Amino acid sequence: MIVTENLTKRYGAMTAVDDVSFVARAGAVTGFLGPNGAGKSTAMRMMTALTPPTSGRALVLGREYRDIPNPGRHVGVMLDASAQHVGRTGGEVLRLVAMQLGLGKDAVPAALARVGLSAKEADRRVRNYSLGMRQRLGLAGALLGDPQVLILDEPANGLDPQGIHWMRTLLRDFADRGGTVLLSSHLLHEVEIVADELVMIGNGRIVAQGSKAELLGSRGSIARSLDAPALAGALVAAGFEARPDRDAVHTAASTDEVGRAALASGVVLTELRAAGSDGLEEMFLQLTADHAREGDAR
Ligand SMILES: Nc1ncnc2c1ncn2[C@@H]1O[C@H](COP(=O)(O)OP(=O)(O)OP(=O)(O)O)[C@@H](O)[C@H]1O
Repeated sequence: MIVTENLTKRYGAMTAVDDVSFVARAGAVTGFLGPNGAGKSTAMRMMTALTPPTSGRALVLGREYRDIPNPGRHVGVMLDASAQHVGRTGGEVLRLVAMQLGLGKDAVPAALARVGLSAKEADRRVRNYSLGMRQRLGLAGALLGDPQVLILDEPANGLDPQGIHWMRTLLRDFADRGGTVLLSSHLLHEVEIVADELVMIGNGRIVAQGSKAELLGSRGSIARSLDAPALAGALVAAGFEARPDRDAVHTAASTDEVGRAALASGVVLTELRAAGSDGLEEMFLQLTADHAREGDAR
C-alpha cells in the first residue's frame, strides 16, 4: 500500500505538488493521471525518497521509502526508462541491479523473460534499444527484486499497441496477486482499461479521485438532438447540469431523466446514451484544462 498525506513540494514560489493525499491499496492498480507538468513525477520522486517533500509525507508499505531496508526487494520503481546507462548492455544493467539487491544469478534471466526481452537483446547496448525496449528493461529492473509494490512513471511511453496490451496484462496480474501498482500517465485511455482506482491531478492538486466505477458511474449521459440548446435548457430548468456542444448535450442527468426532459419539452432526440468512458474523458479534459500549464490544455 502507498499512502500520501498532504504531500507538498515547492520550488521557490512555484508549488509543483500541492497537498496531495491519497491511498493506493494493495490488490489494485491505481492510475495517477494528469497533463504534462501536473506534478506526477515530482510526487513519485517524493514517494521514492529522491526528492524531499516541503511538507507532508509518503508511506510505502507503512514506512517512508528511505526507512525500508533494501527497498528494491519490496518496491519496484521505474521513473525514467531513458535514464539507463547507454554504454551498458541490458543484461549488464540488470546484473548490476541484481548485485545491489543481493539476488542470485537466476534473477536476471527470469526478469528478462517476464518482460519479453530475449537473451540476444539483453546482449545489446542500451544505446541501441528503442524506447519500448528501454521501458521493458526498466520494468525488468523494477520487477527484479520480486517487490510487493510497483511505482511506474509513464511506463507505456514508447510501447506499441501490443506492448501496451502486454504491460496491462502484467500489471493486472501483479495486482491480482495482491501487489500494489501506482502508474502515472497523461493519457486517460492508457490507464482507464487497467486501473481500478484513479487519482487525477492538475497543477499539483488532486482534482478528482475514486474508483473507476464511481467516476464512470457518476457522469451522466450524452444526448444528441435536433435542438441541443433547447434540450440543455430543459435539463437545466429541471435542475440538472447540462452543456450543449454542437448537436450534443453533456449532462449529469441519467438517460431516463434526459428522455423525460426531451419528451416534456418536445425536443427530438437523435441519440441518447450513458456517458461511460466518454464521460470520464470529458471530466478528465475539463478538470485538467483549468489546471493544465499554458498550451497543455489538450
Ligand atoms: N527541480 C525542479 N525545480 C524547479 N521546478 C521543478 C523541478 N522539478 C519539477 N519542477 C516543476 O514542477 C512542475 C511539475 O513537474 P512534474 O515533472 O512533476 O510534472 P509531471 O506531471 O510529471 O509532468 P510530465 O507528464 O510532463 O512529466 C513542473 O512545472 C516542473 O517544471
